[in-house]
Amino acid sequence: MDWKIASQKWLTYENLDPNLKQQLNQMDSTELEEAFHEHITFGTGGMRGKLGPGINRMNIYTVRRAAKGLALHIEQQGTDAKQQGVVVAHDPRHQSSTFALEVAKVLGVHGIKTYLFKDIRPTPLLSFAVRYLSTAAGVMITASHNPPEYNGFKVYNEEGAQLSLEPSKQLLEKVNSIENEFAVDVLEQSDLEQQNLLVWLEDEVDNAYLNELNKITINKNAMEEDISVVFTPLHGTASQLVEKGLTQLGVQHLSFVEEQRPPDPDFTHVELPNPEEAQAFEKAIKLGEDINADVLMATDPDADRIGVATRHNQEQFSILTGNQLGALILDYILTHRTIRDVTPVMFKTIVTSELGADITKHHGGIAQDVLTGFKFIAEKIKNLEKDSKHQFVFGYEESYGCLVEDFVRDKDAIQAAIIVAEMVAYYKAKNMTLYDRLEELYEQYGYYLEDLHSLKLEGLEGMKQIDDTMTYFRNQNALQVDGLSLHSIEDYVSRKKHIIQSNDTESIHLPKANVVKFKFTDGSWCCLRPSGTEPKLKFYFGVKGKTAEDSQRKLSILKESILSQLNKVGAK
Ligand SMILES: O=P([O-])(O)O[C@H]1O[C@H](COP(=O)(O)O)[C@@H](O)[C@H](O)[C@H]1O
Ligand SMILES: [Mg+2]
Repeated sequence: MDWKIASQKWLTYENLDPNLKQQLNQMDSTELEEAFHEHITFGTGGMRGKLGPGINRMNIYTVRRAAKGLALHIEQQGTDAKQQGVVVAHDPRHQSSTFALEVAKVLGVHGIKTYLFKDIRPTPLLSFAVRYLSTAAGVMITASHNPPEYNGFKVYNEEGAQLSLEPSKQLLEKVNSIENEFAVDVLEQSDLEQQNLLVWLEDEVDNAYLNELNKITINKNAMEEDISVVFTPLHGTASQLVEKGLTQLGVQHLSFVEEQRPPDPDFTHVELPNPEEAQAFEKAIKLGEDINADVLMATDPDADRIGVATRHNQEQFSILTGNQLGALILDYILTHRTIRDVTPVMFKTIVTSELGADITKHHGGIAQDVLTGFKFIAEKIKNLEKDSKHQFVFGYEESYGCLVEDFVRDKDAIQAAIIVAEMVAYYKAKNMTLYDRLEELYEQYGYYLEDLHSLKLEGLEGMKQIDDTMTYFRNQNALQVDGLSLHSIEDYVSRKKHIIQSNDTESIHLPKANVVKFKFTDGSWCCLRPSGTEPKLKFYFGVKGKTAEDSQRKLSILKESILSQLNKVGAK
C-alpha cells in the first residue's frame, strides 16, 4: 500500500469527521506512514490498533469497513443467518460506544438486526449472549488490556467463539473487497429503531448468565468459611457481574479498590490496565493489607483475563502467574468434581506450563496443546460437543486467561473469580492459602517455573526488528545453554520439528504460525513469537527443577543465554 496515496485521499476528503481531520492535519510524515501503510488487520484477538485517522487505525471508517465485511460474510451464509442478527457489546474505552452503534448502522443497511447492550459489558458475557440470543455472530468493541490509545473489534461466530483462522480469512477477504472506506452506507439510529433493526439489551442476558454462573460451584459447603475478597476491575467492565456473582456464591466480605472501580477510558488510577503487570495490583495489595483480606483479584478491562494474589506464608501477598493460577484451578476441578464414564480433556496453549499437562494425566485425562489464542481452545471445545467419551474440563493460557464451564466460549474472568473464591474458602477451612496448595503441587509434580520476557518494538522499524530476531533464532540449530542439551527445534511456519540428535524431522499438527520453540532434553523450553495484539516480541521460558532453587537457577541460565543473543540482532 502506498501510504502517500492513501493519506492524500484522507487529507482531501471533504466530509471527514472534524476530529479526525484536525488530528490528521497535525501528523508528520512518519506518523502518516505508520497510519496509512496498510489496512488494519486481524491478529490474535481480532482487529486491534491505535485510535486516530488512517486505514491502519481504529476510527469510524475502519470500523464501518469491518462491519460491512461482516455483513457480507453473514449474507453469504444465507437468509437464516441474516435473520438471526448480530449481538454487539463494548467496553468503556474512547469511542467504544460510538463504534458499537456504527456496527449496527452498517449491519442495518444489509437488513441485519443488531442486539446492542445499552451499557458496557464484559467480553465473556458477549460470548454467552451469542448462543443465548441465537445470533449469527457477535462483535465486542474492546482493546482488552492495551493502553488507552487503543481500541479493537473482536468477532465471534454463532458458537460464541472468536473466529478461527479460516473464517477469519474469509471475513478479511470480504473486508478487503471494500475499496472505499468512505463509501460504506449507514442508516440513522432512528431508522434502525423504527424498522426493528436495533434492539437494545438491558439485563436479561446478565440474569441468564448469572444463573449459569451459579452452577459452576463444586463444593457447596466451602462457602461456610468466611473469606474476605478484594476486587478491582481496573476501570473496566467486570464490576457488576463479579459483585453479583460473588454475592450469590455467598462471599460476605467483598471490597472494591474504589478508585479503580468507575469505568474510565483513560484508566486514570492504574498505569496499565493489565493484571499481568505487577503495578496493576499495587492499590489492591494496599487495601488487602489494610483490611486483612484473604485474596486479591484484578480483571482486565473487558474481563476475560484475571490476575489473583494470595497470601504467601500467611504473610505478604504474592501475585500468581497465569500458569500457577491455571494449575490451581485445574487441580481443584479434577480433584473435586465428579467426572464419571468420560475422559476429562484439558486444553492449553504451546506457551503454557507443562504442569497442567502433568496434573491432567495424573487424573487420567488428556492434555492437548493449541496455538496461542483462546479461539483455538474454543474450537476444540466445539469439536468435543458430540463426543460422548470425552469431556472438556478446563482451558487456560499463561496470559491470565481461562475457562471453567463452556457456556462461554472465550476466556472468562468472571467464572474464574467465582471458582477462585470457592477455592480460597475451601483451603482456608484447612488453614491453607492458594499458595500452600501450589507448594503441594510442586512437591508432587516437580518445581515448574516459567517466565515471559517481552520486547516492545513499535512501528515499522519495530516490525523489522521482530522479523530479524525471529529469523535469527529460527536458524539456531546449535543453540548452547549451560547445563542443558538441545533436544529439538519446532518451527511453526514450516510446521516441522527437527530432532537434533537423530537429525529426524517430524510434522507439527497445528496451523501455521510465526512461532519458534526450543525444547531441551530435561523438559525445559523456550518459545518466541510476535504478539498478535501488541507491538511486542515475546520470549516464553519454562523449566522444571527438583527444588524451587534448582528451577530458579535453571531459569536464570536459560533466560540469560537466550536474551544475551539479542544484541547480535540489534534488538533490546
Ligand atoms: O488481549 P486479550 O485479553 O483479548 O487476549 C488475547 O491476547 C492474548 C495475548 O495474545 P498475544 O500474545 O498474541 O498478544 C492471547 O493469549 C489470548 O488468547 C487472546 O484472546
Ligand atoms: Mg482481555
